[in-house]
Amino acid sequence: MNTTVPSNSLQILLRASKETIPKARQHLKDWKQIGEQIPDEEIRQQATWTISDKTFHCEGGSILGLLAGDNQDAYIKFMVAYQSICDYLDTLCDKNDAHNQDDFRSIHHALLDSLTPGEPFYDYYEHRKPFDDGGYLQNLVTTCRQTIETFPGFANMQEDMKEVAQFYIDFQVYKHVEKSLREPLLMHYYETNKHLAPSMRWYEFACGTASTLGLYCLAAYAAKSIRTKEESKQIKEAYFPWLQGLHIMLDYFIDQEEDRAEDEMNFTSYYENREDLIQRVNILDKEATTKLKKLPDASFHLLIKRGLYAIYLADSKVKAHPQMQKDAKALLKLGGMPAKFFYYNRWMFKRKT
Ligand SMILES: CC(C)=CCC/C(C)=C/CC/C(C)=C/CC/C(C)=C/CC/C(C)=C/CC/C(C)=C/COP(=O)(O)OP(=O)(O)O
Repeated sequence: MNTTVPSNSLQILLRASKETIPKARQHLKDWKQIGEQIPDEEIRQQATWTISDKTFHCEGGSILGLLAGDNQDAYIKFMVAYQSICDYLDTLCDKNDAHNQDDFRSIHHALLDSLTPGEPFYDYYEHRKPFDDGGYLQNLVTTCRQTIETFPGFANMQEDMKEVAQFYIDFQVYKHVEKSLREPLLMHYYETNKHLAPSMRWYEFACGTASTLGLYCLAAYAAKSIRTKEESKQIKEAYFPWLQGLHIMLDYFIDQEEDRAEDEMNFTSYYENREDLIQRVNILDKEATTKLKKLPDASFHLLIKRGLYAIYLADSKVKAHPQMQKDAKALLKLGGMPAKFFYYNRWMFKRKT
């Protein structure tokens, strides 16, 4: 296996298409088969639908496996299981009308369990009427634990991984509560964490907590070799919250029309106007760039950032709206030539383009 970290777009494209994406798809296929055995019909449908609908998350996350040296396979196994937990739980939250914060917190405890091998399993469904998932969620958690505990760098990176996981969990809880509480909770969330990024806006910080990219970058480096706590902190702070903020703002950018029609919260709607949006995304980009440049394998990380523009802005929802198309063109410029290169070669992703 080629264990060098690619430093140009063509290498990333070739190795993602030949190495990492096929591996991620195979794991997803296996999890779908396991999901099909879930006894409870509604949960079975939600789990299997999620795997098919969110394939892109694992395909994209697998590309970070190019940082994992000869431990790429174990990284991808961990990442697919972890992302499948995130996506499955997001579906459970979306489909739940009770908006019970305690329930959202309990089910998401699975993410913390995934990062703490050896601890007893939490009772994830404690706030739900009893149902049988056939051990599906615990099975995903166990796979995460069994892989991550073998990573040489895990011991020194575990605390940072748990910290970014906790930020993601808090976001999921606040984002799915009763509508009238979402804004105040997310604003307060920013106020209590403002010291981490004083020049961010509250809705940009919310996006900064909602991505799993930082965790995957930490996991990939942990898979490769022993790391110091200082290295771990530097990696975490390069991805969280700025690059992650850019990532999820792009995700919300493409969903804006759909969310408007369905009266769903969309973080792009808080910008004053289109110019403000483009200017602020530029700032998120610049802050992320400054931090990514200081990392080992800087050119790889910068290409991941550029790839995000390409993959999100290629979504078919963008083409359907002339104004969005115009804004997307302006945003794609921020990704430069590599973003355009990825954009025209995006066919290998299972995204609706
Ligand atoms: C190979 C080629 C052609 C190009 C490579 C280019 C490249 C380098 C691309 C980068 C790919 C990459 C790293 C993608 C990231 C994938 C990833 C990890 C996605 C997960 C993102 C995530 C956690 C999304 C969830 C966002 C979230 C919390 C939404 C909130 O949900 P909600 O508001 O309920 O909305 P939904 O209805 O959407 O659930």
